[in-house]
Amino acid sequence: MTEIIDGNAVAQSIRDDLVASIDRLVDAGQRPSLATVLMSEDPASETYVSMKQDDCEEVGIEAIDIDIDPDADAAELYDTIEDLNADEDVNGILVQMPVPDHVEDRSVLRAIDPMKDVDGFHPENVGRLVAGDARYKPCTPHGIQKLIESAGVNTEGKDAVVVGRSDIVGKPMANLLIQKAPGGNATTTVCHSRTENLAERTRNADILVAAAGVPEMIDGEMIQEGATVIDVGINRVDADTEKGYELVGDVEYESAKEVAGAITPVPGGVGPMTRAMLLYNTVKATGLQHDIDVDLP
Ligand SMILES: NC(=O)C1=CN([C@@H]2O[C@H](COP(=O)(O)OP(=O)(O)OC[C@H]3O[C@@H](n4cnc5c(N)ncnc54)[C@H](OP(=O)(O)O)[C@@H]3O)[C@@H](O)[C@H]2O)C=CC1
Ligand SMILES: Nc1nc(=O)c2c([nH]1)NC[C@@H]1CN(c3ccc(C(=O)N[C@@H](CCC(=O)O)C(=O)O)cc3)C=[N+]21
Repeated sequence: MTEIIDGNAVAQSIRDDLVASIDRLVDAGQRPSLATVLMSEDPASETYVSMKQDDCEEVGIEAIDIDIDPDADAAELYDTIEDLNADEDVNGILVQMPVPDHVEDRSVLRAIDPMKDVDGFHPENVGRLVAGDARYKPCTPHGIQKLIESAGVNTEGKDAVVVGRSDIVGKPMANLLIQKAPGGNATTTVCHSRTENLAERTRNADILVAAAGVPEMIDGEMIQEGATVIDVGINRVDADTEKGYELVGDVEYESAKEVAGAITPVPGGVGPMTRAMLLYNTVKATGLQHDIDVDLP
C-alpha cells in the first residue's frame, strides 16, 4: 500500500512541540517575533503570508506584516530591512520572494541580518549549511527532511534525485541530502532544465524530490516502484472550481501513487511543512539572539 504522507499532520505536531520552547522564551521575557515583508500583489504570495500569520498566532509568535507597494523604489525595501535589523523586538525577517524585477533579489538577501535570516538564504547561512554547520536550515528542504523521516524512510545510502536547482529549494535540498548527518548520507543527483534523459534519472531514485514548477511533469512511468516521492510544486492551474483554479504539484499524483511507496499530496504535503519550519527557525533565532536554551524538537 502506498503511504500518503500527511504534511498537515506532521506540521501540526511540529507546531505543538514548538509551544513548549516558545513558553520558555516568553517566561524569559522574549516572545518570538517574525516580520514578513511583502512587495508583491501576487495572490499566491498573499495567501502564503496570511497563512503564516495564522500559524504564528496559533503558537504564540508575534507576527509583524509589512506591505510595500510593488512600484515603490528598491530603497524603500532596503530601509525597511535596515529598520527591522536594528529592531531588538524583531527576531526573524522574511522577505517574500519573488521581489519585483527592479529590485535585485541577491542584494535583498544580503541586506538581512544573518542572525535574523529565518529563511536561511543569506550567503553566510548558505555557506554554513554547505559546510555542514547549518544555523537556519531553509524551511522547505528542512520540512522535507522531516516528512521523509516521518514516513520511516532512512536516506542513508539511498539514491536521491532532486529535480530543480533553485537557491530556495533544489540546491539546499541537495545539500542536506549529501550531508554526513541524519537525513543525509544519500547519493544525490540534481536535475534541471538542461538534464538529458530526465526519466532515466528519476527512475533511479529511491527518494525523488520534484521542485521544477512544471505542473504534473513527473508521471508514474518516471518513478521507481516503491520510491518515496516528495512533490514540492505548487502550481495554480485553471479549473472549473469556485476559485477558478486548482493546485497541482509537479507530480501527476494519480499515476504516481500507483507506483510510489510513499508520496506527498498537493496541497497538504510540503507546503504546510515550509510554514512549520519557518516557525521553528524563528524560535531558534530568538533563542540564539538572547542566549536562551530553547531545546528544539
Ligand atoms: N511547497 C513549498 O513550500 C514550496 C513550493 N514551491 C514550488 O516549488 C516549485 C519550484 O519552485 P522554485 O524552486 O522556487 O522554482 P524555480 O523556478 O526557481 O526553479 C525551478 C527549477 O526547476 C528546473 N526545471 C524547470 N523546468 C524543468 C524541466 N522541464 N525539467 C527539469 N527541470 C526543470 C529549473 O531548471 P533551470 O535551473 O535550468 O532553469 C530550475 O532549476 C514551484 O512550483 C513553486 O511554487 C517553492 C517553494 C516552496
Ligand atoms: N522568502 C521566501 N520564503 C519562502 O519560503 C517562500 C517564498 N519566499 N516565496 C514563495 C515560496 C512558496 N512558499 C510556500 C509555502 C507554503 C505553502 C503552503 O502552505 N501551501 C498549502 C496550500 C496553500 C493554498 O491553499 O494556496 C499546501 O500546500 O497545502 C505554499 C508555498 C514559500 N515560499
